[in-house]
Amino acid sequence: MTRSELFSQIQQKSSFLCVGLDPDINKIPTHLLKEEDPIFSFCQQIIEETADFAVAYKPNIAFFEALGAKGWETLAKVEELIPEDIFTIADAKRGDIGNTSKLYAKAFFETMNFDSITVAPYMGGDSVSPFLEFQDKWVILLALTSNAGSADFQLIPDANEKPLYQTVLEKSQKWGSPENLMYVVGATRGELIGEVRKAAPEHFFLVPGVGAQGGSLSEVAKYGMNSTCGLLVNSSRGIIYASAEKDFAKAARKEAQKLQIEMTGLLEKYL
Ligand SMILES: O=c1ccn([C@@H]2O[C@H](COP(=O)(O)O)[C@@H](O)[C@H]2O)c(=O)[nH]1
Repeated sequence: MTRSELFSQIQQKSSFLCVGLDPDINKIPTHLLKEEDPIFSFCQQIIEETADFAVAYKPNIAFFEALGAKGWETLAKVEELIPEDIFTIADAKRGDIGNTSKLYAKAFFETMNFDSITVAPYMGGDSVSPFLEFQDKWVILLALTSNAGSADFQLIPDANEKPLYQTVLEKSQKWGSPENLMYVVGATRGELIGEVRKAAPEHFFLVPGVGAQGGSLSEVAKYGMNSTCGLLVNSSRGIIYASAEKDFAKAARKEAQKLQIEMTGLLEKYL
């Protein structure tokens, strides 16, 4: 999916919501456990009920690979189920020496057909570029993450006397363009999102951390929105675990709709 197609989805749905699929076998409603593939049934019902409000889905690979070979099969089925016009993100946080990165990219872009993958920048340009060589696919590079530990490295000034995340933003813009490179920027980072926006005015940001991690959607929009929205705001647990009962999918729909309504207001205010 191209950047303009993504923006057009955002305009059509009046939403920049990414629904995070983090299906934990110990947290899904117990009535699903008797199904042949409980995790698939869970994701299927969540997708059916939230697709009206979502412009992206982000399966977190850990929740699938923890289940072994069956989990990988489930992930492939879930990816195929996501409607064609909705952007897909493999939240895999990969990155390795070039020939290995190439096969990670093949796994998620060819063997499966994800639109994008999250990548860690720590190993540098040659670990990221194999992902960027795939046509019509996206790298979503970790820049300023939502967890407390992001302060351990990302906020520390480096030899350029800038916080490391700023150097990541600066250097990586030479590797890709706003047409194939996005950044992960945590919603928990408040006005620092404005600093990231200054450093990367045109790129889309994938923003996790609203909902369960307490980040503010209105702050994210205030500091992060650009002229093509430039934001995909993710909520996982806040949506998919809104209820642990048989009504879980309807409850997820309600939470997704709440966020979409708030997003409509923010798009009207800032776009
Ligand atoms: O900085 C980051 C990068 C990735 N994540 C992932 O996003 C979701 C957030 O889940 P919530 O339940 O909405 O908190 C999850 O898959 C994380 O692994 C992140 O939180 N922060």
